[in-house]
Amino acid sequence: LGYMRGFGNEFSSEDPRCPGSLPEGQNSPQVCPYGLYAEQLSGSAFTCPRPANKRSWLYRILPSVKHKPFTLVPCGDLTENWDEVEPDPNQMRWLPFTVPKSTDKKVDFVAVRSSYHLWCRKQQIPKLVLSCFRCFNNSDGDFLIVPQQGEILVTTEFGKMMVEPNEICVIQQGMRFSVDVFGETRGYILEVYGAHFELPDLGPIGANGLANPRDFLYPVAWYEDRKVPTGYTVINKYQGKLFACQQDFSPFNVVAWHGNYAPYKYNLKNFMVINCVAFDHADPSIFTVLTAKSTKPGVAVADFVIFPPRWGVADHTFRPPYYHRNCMSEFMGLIEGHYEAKEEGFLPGGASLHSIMTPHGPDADCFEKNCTAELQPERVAEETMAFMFESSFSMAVTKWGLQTCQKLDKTYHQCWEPLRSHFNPNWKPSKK
Ligand SMILES: O=C(O)Cc1cc(O)ccc1O
Ligand SMILES: [Fe+2]
Repeated sequence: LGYMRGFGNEFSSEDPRCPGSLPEGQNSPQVCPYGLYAEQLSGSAFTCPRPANKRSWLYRILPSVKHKPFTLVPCGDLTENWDEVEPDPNQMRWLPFTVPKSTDKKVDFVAVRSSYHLWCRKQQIPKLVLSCFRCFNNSDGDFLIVPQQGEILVTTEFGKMMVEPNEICVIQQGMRFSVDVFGETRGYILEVYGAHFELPDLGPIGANGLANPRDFLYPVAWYEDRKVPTGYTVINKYQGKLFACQQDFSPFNVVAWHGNYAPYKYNLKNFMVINCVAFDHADPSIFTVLTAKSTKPGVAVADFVIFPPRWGVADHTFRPPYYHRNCMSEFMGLIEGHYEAKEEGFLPGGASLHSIMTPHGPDADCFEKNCTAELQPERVAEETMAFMFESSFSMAVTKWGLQTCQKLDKTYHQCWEPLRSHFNPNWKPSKK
């Protein structure tokens, strides 16, 4: 698959089968090349200042408006009712989520919460071939998708992207897409409302570093001129509920597009890691890949943060994460390997949630080891990729997350129980 590069660029793309399909010099010619329809997809208010203004023009075989009415469809475990269970400020950890057997009924999205979804899917089996004629769009917000096991082929109105574990992709509000899997597949989805992801500001870091803009890859135009007399289903998540409508053609009928509102992917291995090179533990904001800013300066609706392989070199320092309580919610997942603060129990495909002001930090084992460890330069998180969805919002966990999934690790709090007091009232500073 071909891609175009550069975060937030103004792209232009034509399916090579139709050279000249992008109108020149204007967006809405009286008649578009190849007899296409022009359709604008707005990702920001028309009047947003230029740096925040997002829209794309799609030149398609039929416009999206040609469809039968939307009707409400069952939402399964997806919920928009945040009061279905009592709030719970405990530290939470989930064992790896089960991938359904191919004999189980098909599962598309399994939600633990609107903002943090987990999905597990098995390869589509031939008898479900009808389900191939289904696509999804989210009218409520943007999805940041983190595959953990199995690659996914994401077909969108803008073209196709293959996304593997250790890559992420972002599908923004309103963009139609479908996902093909090739075996057991599992991952995490962060959904944000009212903001799009941006690269974080770099401040004194300078003009380069962290996730570099040129490493963000955008799909090239690809269309299918496919009639589907049996009906193509468009599923629309709208105000937290799922609605479906039928149309008799493929929605992936965009022959050419231009604009700065498009889905993209990013390989986490391209992240230019910054870390402490003298002493103390830097806050994990240094590992921010993407941020969805709130209107309060410096406060994110959600940050996507990774803990990539790197060198740990800090002198006279307790190197793992510090104990802390945070005014932000911290949801963590593990793509592969081991997380430094918890060698045991936090597993690839599992998750943890440390809610607003819920105390957390290294388990007892990690603490004991690291206060006596000889401090050599060492590789941290080799062959590991943990990540965090950090949000200024307080999270409600759904009934599915607390009960139905049966993955909540009731023993989690025990990892801190062996922590013992080392307090010595007669302690004297050692003579240098
Ligand atoms: O809680 C966690 O494991 C995430 C985290 C990591 C870190 O290095 C510092 C703070 C923090 O919240
Ligand atoms: Fe934390």
